[in-house]
Amino acid sequence: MGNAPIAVKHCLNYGALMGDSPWMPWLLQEKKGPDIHKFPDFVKIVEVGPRDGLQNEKEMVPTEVKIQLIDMLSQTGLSVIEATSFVSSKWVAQMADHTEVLRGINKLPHVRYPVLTPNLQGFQAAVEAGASEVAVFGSASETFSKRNINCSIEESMRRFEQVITAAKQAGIPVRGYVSCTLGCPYEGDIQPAQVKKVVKRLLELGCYEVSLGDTTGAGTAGSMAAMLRAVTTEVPVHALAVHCHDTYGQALANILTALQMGVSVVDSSVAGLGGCPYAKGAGGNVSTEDVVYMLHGLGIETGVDLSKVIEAGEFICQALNRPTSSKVAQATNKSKPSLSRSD
Ligand SMILES: CC(C)(COP(=O)([O-])OP(=O)([O-])OC[C@H]1O[C@@H](n2cnc3c(N)ncnc32)[C@H](O)[C@@H]1OP(=O)([O-])[O-])[C@@H](O)C(=O)NCCC(=O)NCCSC(=O)C[C@@](C)(O)CC(=O)[O-]
Repeated sequence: MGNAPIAVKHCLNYGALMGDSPWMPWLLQEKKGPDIHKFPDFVKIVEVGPRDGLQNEKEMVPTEVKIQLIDMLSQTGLSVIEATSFVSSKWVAQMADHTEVLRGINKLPHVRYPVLTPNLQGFQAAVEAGASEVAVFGSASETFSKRNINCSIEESMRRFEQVITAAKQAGIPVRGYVSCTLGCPYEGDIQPAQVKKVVKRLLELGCYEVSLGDTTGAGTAGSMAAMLRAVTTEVPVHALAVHCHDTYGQALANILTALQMGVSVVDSSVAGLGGCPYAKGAGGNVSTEDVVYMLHGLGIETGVDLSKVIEAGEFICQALNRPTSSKVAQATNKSKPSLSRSD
């Protein structure tokens, strides 16, 4: 390849490297390694649109709209819909109507409606409002922890322990989140070993599952694989979920990577709504429509009716007066026959 231009050399090398190997170059380093699984038969989708999707909205979304959105999502076959969060309204004003939302929705028996609770105060308010599942949310980044929940990682663990102890007494399951698993808006790179440490703490405290947040959406298939490889050396993969923001358009690739490494729980947000108030510039979550489309295309069951999720997405986008971020919903709308006068 002596005189070949650099780009061609790169392609030739790449082709030679790929050979009979899997579809991602990073897997080549360990192509017979233990982290390559077959895709799961079933993936549980955790719909986070009504909470993560709406928390960042500048204009207050009317409580009735939030309730109708959740009621529509309840009809789609989703088994988990994160409804709201019991955080301080001084910090996140959009979630101030948490009690009205949780009391107003039509809770179906086969759907769970977890809510975020950063501390015991939030947990108690959530229980009073009828919550039967909660989630605590920590971070792998010290700075993000302080900006998001106003305390260090160590202090957050003490608060979560109080929540989890109270939840155990009340028979309420607790999910955990770890933010900044693939980078922090303030600190930049986060070491996979640090992510592992926080995930382990949450599981030891009693969370039944930990969702790994790519808060900035800057992760890639490569960084997702490296992080998961580190975490799963000490944590069972069935206790993990992935929560990908799509800021850099990498979310589906990152999810596919996680699935191939044995993860079978994926968080997503209808219409791709979302962002975190304490991660400026972060894009929305990966859209539920796009995740469901990809999973069904792989022959993976979700129990979710894609067309009904698209309808719920249309509803909320109309209410917010903005186009959907879901590629699948966009494509579906384009392919609808137009109802012009000549039709
Ligand atoms: C955690 C706190 C409350 C600490 O906030 P603080 O100010 O440090 O709390 P404090 O204990 O010092 O109390 C100060 C005041 O807050 C009140 N307070 C105390 N706790 C509560 C509560 N639970 N609900 C309502 N009020 C509360 C408390 O009563 C008191 O009221 P005052 O006497 O001044 O009137 C605050 O920092 C907060 O609410 N942060 C929430 C931030 C947030 O919601 N961020 C977005 C969610 S995380 C996320 O989106 C990431 C994720 C999960 O999606 C994954 C990913 O993508 O990475």
